[in-house]
Amino acid sequence: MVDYSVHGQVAVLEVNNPPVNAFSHNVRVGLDRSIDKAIKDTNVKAIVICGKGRTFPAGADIREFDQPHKEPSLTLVFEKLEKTTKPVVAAIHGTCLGGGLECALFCHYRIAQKTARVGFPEVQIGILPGAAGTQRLPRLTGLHVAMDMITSGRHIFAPEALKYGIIDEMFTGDVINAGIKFAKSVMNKPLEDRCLMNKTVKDADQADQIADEFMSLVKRKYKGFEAPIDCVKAVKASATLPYREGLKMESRLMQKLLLSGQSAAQRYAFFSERAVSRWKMPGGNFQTAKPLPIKSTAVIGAGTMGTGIAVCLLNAGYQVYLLEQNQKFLENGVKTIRGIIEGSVRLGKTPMAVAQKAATLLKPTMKYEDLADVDLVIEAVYENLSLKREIFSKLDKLCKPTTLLCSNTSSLDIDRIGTATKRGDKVAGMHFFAPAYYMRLLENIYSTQTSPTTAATIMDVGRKIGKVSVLVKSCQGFLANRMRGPFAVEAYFLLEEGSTPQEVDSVMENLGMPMGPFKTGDLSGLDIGYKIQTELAKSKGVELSVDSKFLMGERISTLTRTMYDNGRLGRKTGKGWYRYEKPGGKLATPDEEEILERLMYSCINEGFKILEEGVAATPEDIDISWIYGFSWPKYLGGPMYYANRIGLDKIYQRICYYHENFPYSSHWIPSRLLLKLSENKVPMSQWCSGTDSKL
Ligand SMILES: CCCCCCC/C=C/C(=O)SCCNC(=O)CCNC(=O)[C@H](O)C(C)(C)COP(=O)(O)OP(=O)(O)OC[C@H]1O[C@@H](n2cnc3c(N)ncnc32)[C@H](O)[C@@H]1OP(=O)(O)O
Repeated sequence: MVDYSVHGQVAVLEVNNPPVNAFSHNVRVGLDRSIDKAIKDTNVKAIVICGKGRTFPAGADIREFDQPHKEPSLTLVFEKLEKTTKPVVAAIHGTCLGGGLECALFCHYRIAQKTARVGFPEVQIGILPGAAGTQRLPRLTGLHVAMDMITSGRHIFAPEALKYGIIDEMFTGDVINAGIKFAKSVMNKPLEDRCLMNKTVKDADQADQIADEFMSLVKRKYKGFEAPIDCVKAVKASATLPYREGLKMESRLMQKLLLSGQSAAQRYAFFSERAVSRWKMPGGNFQTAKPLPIKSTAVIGAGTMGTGIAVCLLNAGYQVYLLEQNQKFLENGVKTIRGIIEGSVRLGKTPMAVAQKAATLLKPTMKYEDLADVDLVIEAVYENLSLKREIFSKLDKLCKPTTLLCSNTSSLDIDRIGTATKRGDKVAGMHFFAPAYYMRLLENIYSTQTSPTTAATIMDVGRKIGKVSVLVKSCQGFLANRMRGPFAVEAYFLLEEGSTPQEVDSVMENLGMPMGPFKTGDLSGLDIGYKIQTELAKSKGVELSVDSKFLMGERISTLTRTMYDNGRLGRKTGKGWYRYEKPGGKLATPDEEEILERLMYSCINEGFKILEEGVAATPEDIDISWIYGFSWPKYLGGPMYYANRIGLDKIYQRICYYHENFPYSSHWIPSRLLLKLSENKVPMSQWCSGTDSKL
């Protein structure tokens, strides 16, 4: 578990526990013995710790967290490193994470390969760096950097680690040689100043302010998660408590988190994310099927999904032909792609070099013939089976025989798409989630014809573009949307039964989901649900009407169609269940303007009809009835007065607009009196019984 060797006066302790050299119980025992041995050996004047194979230890062995703890603990072993009078050097390559980084922080020196990464990802499995990491990192970097790294769990590359003082030097080439060389150079130097426990936190005087800043950040960004909050508390303790007291605090919080249901669930998610890559399907699995090489790709359709998919492929270095049927759509698509990539560069998420390369890899086109030689096509047009079949049949005829043809459909049967071609074995679904460049999931779908090689290839592409890919068999809605179906439908039924979108969304958001079903619907586009419903009906030979409440005996919601008919398609039209600041906007607010207009202008229209018919003699009669009958606020003067303040011409125009959109509601038929007054710009003084001074 730990290979021990002596090179001249330097002992090298090489952790050997593939695949990631995790600190399992056996490794802890092995390391403990090796440290004792090196300390006792009088010929040894310095010690190097490193990892064998691909990496420096990537942390404690997470699989052991569910088992009873066995001594020695990591902290107990690591403390021996700091206490020894022989300099200890951590020679880092690969990923030095969690307990691995804690080990390095107990060493007197740290050197790292330029490509190495360091970090404390514990927060992502619901715990904190519990082997003194929360107390030692701030003593090196200060509170701000430590808070950021520990609460986010992000990995940083060696150059950034060097900037923060986490490592002392970068090296290239062989790890052991570099470690030995460095160890020799520090062999006789004093060590007191190299022991972190003796140091103070440099920005300790700002502890309250920094902790408050991070506390509000993590509460907002990681709403519902316990670990980030405890990370802030523990890191703050490094500045406010003596070292040993800080350790006790860290240990208390760690024990609490370890026992919490959240950590167990997050650890389950960690292993599940890896388990899904071990896919299987009839006739093959991840071990037996080999992926085909993919270099060039094509995306058909430059809408929201198509452009998002293109961004994923471009960022991963694939050539992408982006095909649209008209020049304007194509230009808009290219603009969107550039915008997404530039935005990502600005946020520091995409390196400039990647963005520059992506620009050269994008090939916008309107000609199907340009796709003849690509290795993979992903079709992302709207959900219409006939259209998709037509496209696949065309692609089948013109693409080279080895090209894989995939659809980004979110629900249509892959078998029925595949039968439009003579290469059903090379047809599959690649269902991205909106926004495709951001959401991690990729649902890969095989039909009864899809070959394991095709499955292996799309799973491989998924991995290379940074997605978590799940392989599923084709069925109505596949996995995600099939399960999401009842969720979305029940949300609509709740509305029909009296709930509001905000109420429903907030219940799910309070549970921890970043968005409730209505905000999500607005993001994906409400036309999708409508088209799925229509396609489903069509496939069953049923014609749906505006007031259909059942499909094949199943309750359906009329709201799907209502939203579609009213052009409320979500963010892309600037309005859906919520109002957005502009088409494509992100800021969801209840559509107050429309609510107010529809409630008030319909009444005002009725008021003018009441005046027109002489039911009431004056607007004052109407306004007083509202003030005393319906508690209308006096400061608004009554609905007719309010109408006049807004302007009768505006009111009239909006009433005409709603009349056009809701022709079956007679209360929207515009009042003739209102038309006359607004056309002639008659001041209220002339159509009420009072005087100008009243106005
Ligand atoms: C009970 C008291 C304990 C006190 C502990 C004290 C404080 C210390 C805490 C910790 O150190 S917690 C662990 C912190 N480290 C991590 O969270 C790292 C997690 N791993 C990764 O991020 C990645 O695996 C990697 C290291 C970046 C490598 O990524 P890569 O994509 O190359 O490989 P993977 O497919 O992810 O992993 C390969 C294989 O290894 C398993 N594995 C990875 N890390 C661990 C680990 N820390 N413990 C156990 N197993 C680990 C991973 O699950 C894969 O195996 P399979 O699941 O595919 O069988």
